[in-house]
Amino acid sequence: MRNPPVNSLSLEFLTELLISLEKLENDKTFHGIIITSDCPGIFSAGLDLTEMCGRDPEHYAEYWKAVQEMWLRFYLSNLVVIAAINGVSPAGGCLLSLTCDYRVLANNPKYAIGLNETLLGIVAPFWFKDTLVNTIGHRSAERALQLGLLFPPAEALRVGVVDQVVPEDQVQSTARLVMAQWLDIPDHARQLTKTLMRKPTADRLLTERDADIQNFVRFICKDSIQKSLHAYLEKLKQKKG
Ligand SMILES: CCCCCCC/C=C/C(=O)SCCNC(=O)CCNC(=O)[C@H](O)C(C)(C)COP(=O)(O)OP(=O)(O)OC[C@H]1O[C@@H](n2cnc3c(N)ncnc32)[C@H](O)[C@@H]1OP(=O)(O)O
Repeated sequence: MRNPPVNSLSLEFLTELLISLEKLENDKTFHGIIITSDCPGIFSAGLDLTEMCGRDPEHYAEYWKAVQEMWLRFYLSNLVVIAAINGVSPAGGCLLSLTCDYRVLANNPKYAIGLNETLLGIVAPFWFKDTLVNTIGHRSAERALQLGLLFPPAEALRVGVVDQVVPEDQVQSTARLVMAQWLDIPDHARQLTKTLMRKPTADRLLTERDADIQNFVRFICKDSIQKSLHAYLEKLKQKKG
């Protein structure tokens, strides 16, 4: 991913990601992809806050549809998808990595990962929650979501948000090694098993997709939510000095 400075998931960047995924899926010589970041120290800062602030309802609806599409397409991809997490990964950045089949995180205490939405005064939707529950179990997910926990590497491994923590200079090579193991499995059997495991979760969003968009638009248009997001963005900008 290369969307400097922080790989935020803007509408344009999400669209590019989806086009890239589609191209790779349509090219039958590809069987797996590794998602990693070209922005030093940052895997992805998550959803682009500027897409959710000070825009009109039509824009919010278009943006949320693209976020849903990203989740659905990566979560259900027939390819083996591995996240080589080489930086901090809050909220939507964590969600993207949770859609993958395997997560390798660089062992750097700054590289926290988690669904921290509550810290921004917003609520992770049910499909974010379901993805986390499927990964780390109900009790750990409940605690992580309510407290908006961002896990440093050792904690992320302990709770199961990531599958492996390795020295920073070994993230890419480890991801390639893991990819080789996954590609050794007969593809049709692996793909059908992935679908078996994930389809019920994806189906819930597919059946409630429009309602979920309307719910997002209603929520994000609230004055109190806009104020919280503006304040959060300002805090990020002022951090610099
Ligand atoms: C029913 C309703 C449901 C609603 C659900 C909504 C679900 C939301 C999911 C999300 O993903 S919300 C986004 C959550 N993300 C974060 O909380 C991360 C915020 N960013 C940071 O903590 C830091 O930027 C960083 C990633 C740790 C990097 O720190 P660093 O010091 O390296 O850079 P900064 O100076 O902070 O940032 C540079 C530049 O980028 C802007 N920026 C950062 N994050 C975002 C973002 N997510 N979206 C848009 N822009 C972002 C930041 O403001 C700086 O901008 P400038 O000052 O350079 O203009």
